Amino acid sequence: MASRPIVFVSRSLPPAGINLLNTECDVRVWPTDSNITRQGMLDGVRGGVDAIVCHPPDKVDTEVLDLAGYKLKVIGTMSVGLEHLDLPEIRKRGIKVGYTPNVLTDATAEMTMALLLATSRRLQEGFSAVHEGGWGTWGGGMYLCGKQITGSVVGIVGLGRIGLAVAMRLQPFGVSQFLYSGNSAKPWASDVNAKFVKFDTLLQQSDFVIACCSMNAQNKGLFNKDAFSKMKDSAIFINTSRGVLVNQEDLYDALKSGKILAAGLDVATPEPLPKDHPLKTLKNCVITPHLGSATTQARNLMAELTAKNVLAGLKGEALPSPVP
Ligand SMILES: O=C(O)[C@H](O)CO
Repeated sequence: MASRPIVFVSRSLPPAGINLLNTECDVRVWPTDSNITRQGMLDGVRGGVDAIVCHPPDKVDTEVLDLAGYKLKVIGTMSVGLEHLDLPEIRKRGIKVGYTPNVLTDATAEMTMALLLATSRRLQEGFSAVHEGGWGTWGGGMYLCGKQITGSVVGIVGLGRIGLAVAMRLQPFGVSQFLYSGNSAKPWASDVNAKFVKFDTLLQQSDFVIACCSMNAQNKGLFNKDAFSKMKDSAIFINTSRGVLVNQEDLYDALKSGKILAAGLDVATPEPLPKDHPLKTLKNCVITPHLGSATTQARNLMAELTAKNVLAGLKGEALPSPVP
């Protein structure tokens, strides 16, 4: 009987994925839910594997590929982000790569909405007033007053799948205008009547600035002192994309000094953010632990699609969701 292919999985995988892989493969899984160590990654593939399942930030680079050996046919990342993969090197070796766009769009858009509402309606301050004391009253009519979405200008940096899904969810709130910036105008912008503008114009005119773009070599630290200085003092900044888009020292200064009103971050650098990180001391900064795709539905769909990508790659078939 031919031996079953070996798959190394660099973090615990939801049941929909692991069960599927187990039907046809011998699966080795990094045993904890914490980020895999570099040594864990190297040891996991050492001796040769037929497939790797991973997730950012688990790096798959030359060293990992060399240890995985000539049998490696396919890499399935359970993410839409690809920054952990050395794609040119992987391609050079003829290894197929699958990823999981689309299935996490709704979940990530919902998370963006959650942060938008949590920051605009000051929920963090409200929760702590309820639980830790200080539950105020009417307070001259202005106790814990927030900022309304209705009538606002919303700027979306990166009107891709997730950006569009956010705009569609915001439309019924009565947003007065959507602006977006990016590399090029998008035909689907007309679905939400969004106007393509320069990044600076978006910063200057938006009441809410939402980062939905994927990370690339050009946009590291895009949201820096210069960018925050162009925003309205009443602006709220939301990031559900990647922490590296933001210069966190500059964001801290902008929030602390009142240069912008508030921020909602689902991503940070590093993750997890250290216990004593200055951003955690700010009541106008709501931080969640990278929960964008964290719904049971999305995670199971991501795991299942990843497993299907891997199984197809092992059989030499076209992947259901190949990296373009
Ligand atoms: O890249 C992604 O898919 C998300 O960040 C998943 O967690």
